[in-house]
Parts: sequence; C-alpha cells; structure tokens
Amino acid sequence: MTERIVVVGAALLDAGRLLAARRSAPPELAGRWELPGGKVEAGERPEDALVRELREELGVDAEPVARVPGEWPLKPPYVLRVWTARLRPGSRAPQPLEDHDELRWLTPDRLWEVPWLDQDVPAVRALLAPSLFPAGS
Ligand SMILES: Nc1nc2c([nH]c(=O)n2[C@H]2C[C@H](O)[C@@H](COP(=O)(O)OP(=O)(O)OP(=O)(O)O)O2)c(=O)[nH]1
Repeated sequence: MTERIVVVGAALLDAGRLLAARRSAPPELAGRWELPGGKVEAGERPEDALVRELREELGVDAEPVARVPGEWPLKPPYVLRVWTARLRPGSRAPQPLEDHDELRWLTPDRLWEVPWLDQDVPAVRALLAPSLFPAGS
C-alpha cells in the first residue's frame, strides 16, 4: 500500500473573510483556487508545515487556530487536512509570492464566486460550519 502524504491547507481567516489563492502552476491546476499550504515534510508537524508554507508562499506571519475535522483525498498519494489560521499581530498582508498569481478575501456569501479546485470543494464546504466561518458574520 502506498503511504499517504499529507498536504496542509490553511483557512486563513481575517475579519470574517477567508483567503483564497489562485494557482499559477502546474498547468493542470493553474487558474483554479485553493487553500494556501503544501506538503508536510518528513518529521515535520503539520502545524509547523502550515506556518512555514504561509511564510514562503504569502510572506505572512500566521498561526494555526483549529483543525477542521475531516480529510479529503487529492491526487494519490496526497490527502488534504485543513486548519483555520490567523495572521499574527504585525504580520505583513499576504502577497502571491510563490505558486499563486492572485489572492482574494472572500466573505461566506461570496465563497463560491471563485472556481475552487474540484478536490477542494468538500473542504471549503466544511468551513461553513457555524463555529468556523459563520455565514453572515
Ligand atoms: N497547497 C494546496 N495544495 C493542494 C490543494 N488542493 C490540491 O489538490 N493540492 C495539491 C496541489 C499539489 O499537487 C499538492 C500540494 O502541492 P504544493 O505545491 O502546494 O506543495 P509544496 O509547496 O510543498 O510543493 P513543492 O513544490 O515543494 O513540491 O496538493 C490545496 O487546497 N492547497
């Protein structure tokens, strides 16, 4: 059996909005929207991978808040796990430094205005649990 590799995705929340990121590569994913993040490295804690990826990809200083229950299959051998996250005080605003060519802050009522990667849709839907990303907040 093939080992699963965890990809951590950040539901970065700020002022009741979620940060969505448009992938610029590889070609089969480019133009679709995702949760910023990436692969957990060997021996790395997923929460540490999340903080590292957000620094590399967006130039921000962020912290994980809570695991979003669930795990979503990506292209094998990858699986997606999601944490809500927030910017630490004094962090720079997110910039599309790596892997992305556009960022957008979405309120819950605008969540479906971007074409998410198909495999991300169930994870994004899970964010609408009232305790995580309340619609109407
Ligand atoms: N970060 C992220 N990757 C996702 C999502 N959905 C999805 O299918 N993927 C895929 C794209 C990639 O095949 C894989 C993660 O790759 P990545 O390119 O973001 O990770 P990384 O920064 O660690 O990559 P690398 O270039 O260092 O290998 O998971 C998502 O919501 N966020």
